[in-house]
Amino acid sequence: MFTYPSGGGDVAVHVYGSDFAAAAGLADYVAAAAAAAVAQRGAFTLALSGGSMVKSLAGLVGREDVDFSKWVLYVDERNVPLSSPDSNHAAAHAQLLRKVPVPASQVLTLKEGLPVAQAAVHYEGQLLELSGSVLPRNAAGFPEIDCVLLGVGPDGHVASLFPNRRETAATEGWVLPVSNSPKPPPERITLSMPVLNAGKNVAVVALGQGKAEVVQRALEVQTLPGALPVQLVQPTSGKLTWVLDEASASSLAVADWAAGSKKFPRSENPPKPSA
Ligand SMILES: O=C1O[C@H](COP(=O)(O)O)[C@@H](O)[C@H](O)[C@H]1O
Repeated sequence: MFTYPSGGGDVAVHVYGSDFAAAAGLADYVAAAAAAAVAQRGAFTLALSGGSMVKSLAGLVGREDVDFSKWVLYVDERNVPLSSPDSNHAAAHAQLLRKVPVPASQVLTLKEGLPVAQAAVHYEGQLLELSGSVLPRNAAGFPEIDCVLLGVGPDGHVASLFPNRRETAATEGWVLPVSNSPKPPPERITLSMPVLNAGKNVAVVALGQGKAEVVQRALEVQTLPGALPVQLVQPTSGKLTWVLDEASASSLAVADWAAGSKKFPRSENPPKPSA
């Protein structure tokens, strides 16, 4: 593990030797956040994005030290039927939810068939209903989700907050509608940046060579605000962690810092794969 400075404070960056090791590390990270939240409030709230990130959730399957019955989940959504191959909810279900005992009633689900603005209002309503002990709010009134797991697109988008878009700069609202998304499908609903940043444990998960360029730009290049939405992920009082593998970290200057050996400063105690 090493740290990078960022606008909002230091970022803890973990570089794992494989996607398998990264999934195990991510599972430990989520399990620790869940245990702390359940001990404190009897509930654990988790926000998931979609795309390739959900594959990294595999390490959670079969964890007997995790009380999945206390989980409440939100999924970054594309406004498509839940049966669509584009549905992030379907992907989360296939990779994790059908394999762990999270009660279906505790997975907030997009209401199918609504215009995107109404779908966002409906989804936000589900979050608002949980306000209180399950979902406390911060001083600014935003929900403090225990753990926010974000992928990042090659253009730097997180959740469905794309570069140089009004939604990305929004300072109000919990769940926002997105129309004309630059990446298909065009209609989505997304947690807002203030909600992502109200998270207690926020992780950006980027694995594989295809993410190397955006990882390098995000961590080492100063861009204009909004040009690379992932750079706006700066938790207000929570902790920010990046989960990388050697391929996605391969363009970082830190690769050279390791005495030119191209060896990465990995986690000192790499987590063991779960059974
Ligand atoms: O469309 C989306 O893409 C991003 C990144 O996906 P990836 O497949 O390039 O890793 C994802 O994080 C986001 O939640 C999703 O809606």
